[in-house]
Amino acid sequence: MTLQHFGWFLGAGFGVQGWNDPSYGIGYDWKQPPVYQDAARLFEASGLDLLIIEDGVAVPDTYGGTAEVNLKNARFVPKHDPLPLVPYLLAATSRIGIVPTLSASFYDPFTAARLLATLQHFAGGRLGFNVVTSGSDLAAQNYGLDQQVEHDLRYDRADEWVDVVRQLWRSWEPGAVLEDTVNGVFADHTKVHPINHHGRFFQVRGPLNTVPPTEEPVMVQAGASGRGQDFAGKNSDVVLALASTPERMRDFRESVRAVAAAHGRNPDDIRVLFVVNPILTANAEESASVRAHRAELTQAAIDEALQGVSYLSGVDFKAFDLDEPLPELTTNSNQGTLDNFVKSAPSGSTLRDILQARANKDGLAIIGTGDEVAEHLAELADAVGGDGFLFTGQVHPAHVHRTLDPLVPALRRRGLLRTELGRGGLRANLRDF
Ligand SMILES: Cc1cc2nc3c(=O)[nH]c(=O)nc-3n(C[C@H](O)[C@H](O)[C@H](O)COP(=O)(O)O)c2cc1C
Repeated sequence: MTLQHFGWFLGAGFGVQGWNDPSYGIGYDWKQPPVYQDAARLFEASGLDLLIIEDGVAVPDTYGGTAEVNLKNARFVPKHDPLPLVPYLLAATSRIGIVPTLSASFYDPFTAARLLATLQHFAGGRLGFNVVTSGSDLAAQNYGLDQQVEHDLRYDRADEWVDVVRQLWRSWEPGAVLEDTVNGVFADHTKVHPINHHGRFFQVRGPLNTVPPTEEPVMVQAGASGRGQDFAGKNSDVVLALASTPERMRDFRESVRAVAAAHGRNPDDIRVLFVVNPILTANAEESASVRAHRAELTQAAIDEALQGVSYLSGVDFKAFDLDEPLPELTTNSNQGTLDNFVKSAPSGSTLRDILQARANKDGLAIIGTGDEVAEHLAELADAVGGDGFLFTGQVHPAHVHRTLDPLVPALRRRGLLRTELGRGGLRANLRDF
């Protein structure tokens, strides 16, 4: 059995964690760092390579044209900015990679390069950054636009954004900093260069006004459409993905690796990590009852599913009759997310068919005892022949313990999960195997 890389994708972002789960008890405040620090310590002790913190910059009101379902159930909102959390997580840990999300559409590249350079110095090489292009018009309207820039153009812009960020990180040559106290020379000015970037989208003079870190932060990305995969394959160290079958996982990974090779990269430098949702139970009886509960298409379950896909795709799914075939849909928002949803059932299916197919298949859920979930992951790893997985879920300690306490030893017994993280930083850990 080959070792896999594991991480945790915090899909609720720096936001509400299990606010109405009765088993959570009291005493944890999602608005403060300790809940995330506790989780990060546990992830590190468990041998997870990285913790990725999702982000989004709007209060969704796509579903039915109102924010009611989102605010009532705390879905995608409220959410703090993930970047100020990073130093707290770094201070609480010493080996795990910390990966905040930031938007190439709304951060200008100089600000991003400087912020990430600063944080990477704090991180000692453990920083990553999840680059998103923020598909939502609602987000764009918070930044002075009437609507979001066209899908592929967003990625063209993001390509240039990444290029500028990296140029700025390279604007100080190695050896530029002398700190020569004898001759009174801090830095050799001949080794610090303006980048004078005049591109299609950005004009940036440079150089960066701080010392770039020796190890550039690890770039993470989750583009799923053709253009998104091209961006990810060209630029990313880690690609995040959702896929519902081993075949789709294998195909996606092959496709991203082929793009990377076409851009002259070594595909083995990329790690493609698939999101899975382990739901740990005590025995077969509990698993059966969890499955039965999840397969029920209650109004609450319908709202839950549709508010999510409505926001992420920018298409109001409340506008469709549940029992009519769904029309052809396209979006300027997250095309890949919309395609994934619609293709959950054969073409011509009704919305109810799609929801039922997803509920029956349980989406990304892997339900069972520690040994059963680990065995499932081992089979998946074999079938995909890939790099690893990201667990998703809230980071309330009750949930993290419930998930990892039985799962970690079961994964280790199968030789899937490392016993210790190295101290060389996130990129080094990702390249250990
Ligand atoms: C695992 C995963 C995590 C993602 N995290 C974020 C996020 O934090 N913020 C965000 O705006 N988009 C996020 N996305 C959306 C992607 O960046 C991307 O827009 C989406 O997968 C659709 O692909 P496309 O843009 O190529 O159509 C995520 C997607 C996936 C699959």
